[in-house]
Amino acid sequence: MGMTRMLLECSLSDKLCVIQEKQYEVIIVPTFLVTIFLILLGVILWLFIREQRTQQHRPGPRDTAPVPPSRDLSWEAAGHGGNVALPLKETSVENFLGATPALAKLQVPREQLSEVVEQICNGSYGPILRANMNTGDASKSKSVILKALKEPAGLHEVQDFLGRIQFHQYLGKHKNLVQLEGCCTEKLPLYMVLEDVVHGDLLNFLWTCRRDVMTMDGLLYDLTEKQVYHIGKQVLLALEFLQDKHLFHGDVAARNILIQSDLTAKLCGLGLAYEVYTRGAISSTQTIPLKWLAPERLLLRPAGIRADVWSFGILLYEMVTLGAPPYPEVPPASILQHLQKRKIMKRPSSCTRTMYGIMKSCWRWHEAGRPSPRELRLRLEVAIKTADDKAVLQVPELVVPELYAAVAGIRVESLFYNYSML
Ligand SMILES: Nc1ncnc2c1ncn2[C@@H]1O[C@H](COP(=O)(O)OP(=O)(O)OP(=O)(O)O)[C@@H](O)[C@H]1O
Repeated sequence: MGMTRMLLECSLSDKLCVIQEKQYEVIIVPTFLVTIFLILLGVILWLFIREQRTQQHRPGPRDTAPVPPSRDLSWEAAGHGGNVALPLKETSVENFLGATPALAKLQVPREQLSEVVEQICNGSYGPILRANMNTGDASKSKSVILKALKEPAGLHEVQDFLGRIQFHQYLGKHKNLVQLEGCCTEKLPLYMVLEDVVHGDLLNFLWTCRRDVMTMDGLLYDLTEKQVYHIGKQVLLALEFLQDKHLFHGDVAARNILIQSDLTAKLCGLGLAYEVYTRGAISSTQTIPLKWLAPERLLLRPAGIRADVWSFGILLYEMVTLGAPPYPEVPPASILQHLQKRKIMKRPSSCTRTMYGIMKSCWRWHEAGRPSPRELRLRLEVAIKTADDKAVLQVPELVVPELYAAVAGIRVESLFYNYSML
């Protein structure tokens, strides 16, 4: 309107008026174009950011609407878990599961896993369950441990879980490692089937040895010096086995050793060994209780089997004190400064000089100064010959798990204890 009025009001001889009119053209047209450009840029940017966000929230490359999982086995029946939806297209997972024929030989028919007896704890992948496995003959039904992959799971979690099963397969059988019995991975939900080491972990066993219990379910809750060496030797055999495969365990501790009634010890908690297998090292994001770690681990330097040897020294201390927390006078966060002053634990009153000598060799600051698992085992075999197999180790104080957890620097939930003060 303003422009038209101006054109009407302008005479051709009025130069100033014509220039003014041109100035309007010069200002309005570019302003209009710039505005359009900015709006377009804004729209493009908004679309780009929206796409980025969608990708961040996508658990796998083929994410779609939730599909309820098929569930042949139900741990809700045992009072745990919830009926959760799976964020992956069932077909995408099934395509993926179908593409892992390496596990075909390990498949256990789901109908054989009839009954979940209890949920033991929540492990790193999901619920750890005790179930009965039918072997065709009713009299031959046996108890097994199922490690389930928690749901909902992303594709990379599924891959990792299957990789973990293949890792067990790669390791093969060893008397002192928890044995893989098979798996259910042809469809969701996924299970790793392990042998059941019914008496549970060594830490709870040690704590129970403090009580007046003599035997429970065929297990004698008494420990002698000789038996400490006997358990230690088996752990070292497992470490030698891992070392032969250029691996190490990364979390050797009484809580990661399972015990049978004949005192056969089996190393479990192979999560870090799997990391070493897949990545060649332990990622620093894993939270391992600091008081078990060798200085090179605390300093986040490359570590190997001799860091396990350091932890093995702590394990000997745990056994001989019937499950006392290491360095009781040192706050967990100050352990590195403590070790940097070249301080190690004093000899516990229940520990012979021979055993303390072995512990001290494990706690040499430099890895190269520490014995290998094999050298240690040979020392233990010599020590066993003269070890006391009569005197039962005794500690009168009972353990309060919450207090233990605070002093040891462990989350109390990760102790999975079935120990009671009564
Ligand atoms: N084969 C088994 N027999 C009996 N109990 C078991 C068995 N495997 C695991 N458990 C119980 O579950 C607990 C946790 O086991 P474990 O450390 O192997 O699992 P996780 O937390 O998934 O760790 P990781 O990923 O390192 O293997 C053990 O301390 C033990 O109480």
